[in-house]
Amino acid sequence: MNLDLNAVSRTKRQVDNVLYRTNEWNDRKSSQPFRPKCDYSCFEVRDVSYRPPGTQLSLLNSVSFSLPEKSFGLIFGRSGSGKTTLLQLLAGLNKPTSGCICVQRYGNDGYPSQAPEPLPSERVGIVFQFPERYFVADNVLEEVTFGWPRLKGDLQVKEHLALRLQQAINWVGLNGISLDKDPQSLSGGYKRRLALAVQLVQTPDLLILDEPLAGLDWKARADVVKLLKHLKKELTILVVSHDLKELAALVDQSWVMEMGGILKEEPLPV
Ligand SMILES: Nc1ncnc2c1ncn2[C@@H]1O[C@H](COP(=O)(O)OP(=O)(O)OP(=O)(O)O)[C@@H](O)[C@H]1O
Repeated sequence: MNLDLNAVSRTKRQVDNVLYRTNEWNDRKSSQPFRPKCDYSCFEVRDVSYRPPGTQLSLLNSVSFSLPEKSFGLIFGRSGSGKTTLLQLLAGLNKPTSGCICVQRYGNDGYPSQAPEPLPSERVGIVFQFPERYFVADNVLEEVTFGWPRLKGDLQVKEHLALRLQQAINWVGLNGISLDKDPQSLSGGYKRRLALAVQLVQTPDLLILDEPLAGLDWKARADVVKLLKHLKKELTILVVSHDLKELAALVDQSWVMEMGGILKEEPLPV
């Protein structure tokens, strides 16, 4: 039998995406909004290693880093070094074999002001590489609201959801586009905007993007960079990318992932 491995991997990511978006809503609706009034907090990965179940292969080895809220972090490195694997752990799609992923609050003095809390996956939004391949709906509105409960009655909840929808659409500049439009008929740049709106509508605290510029023409790339610059003012963003020059101006902190899943802090080589 001939197996199309690309198609298998595409299907797996599509299933991941659908499960993630459905679970995301279910988890999010039950979680308490957590907005600490503290000096600042950091998303922290502490000594994380990962070995896929049933294998002896370590894809990540003692990875540690800290990303302060409202900052922009970038991870670069060779293909196959483990960057996507790390993002999947941050989004809660897989669990670390050892180590932890948490949110740490710090006081004025720069020391932890309380015990770290595990990072709930519902506080993380992830935009996969080539997100447009995993769109599931026939129109923009359904794509953004996919996984939302089909409510009868409760007008207040409906109004709240409608407001969030409007905010997300405005945020990514999709307001000129008819919500009836087929997502697949949008231009490359607008498809990426839609993929971002799908995540922003859930108001994540940490937004993760895997190769946000891949496969776009120069105009769409410039468009997405501009959009990320705008989002950076409101959100903590972690990007995996090979497009270092185009993103350099946005980056506050960067790390290189070396083969074997070893992460080191390193300035961008641009
Ligand atoms: N479930 C798995 N079992 C075994 N090996 C895996 C599994 N998932 C990923 N790998 C391998 O782990 C390595 C790291 O993969 P990963 O996709 O994280 O790399 P990457 O740095 O994101 O690469 P790219 O830049 O090409 O996206 C690759 O060699 C990949 O084949």
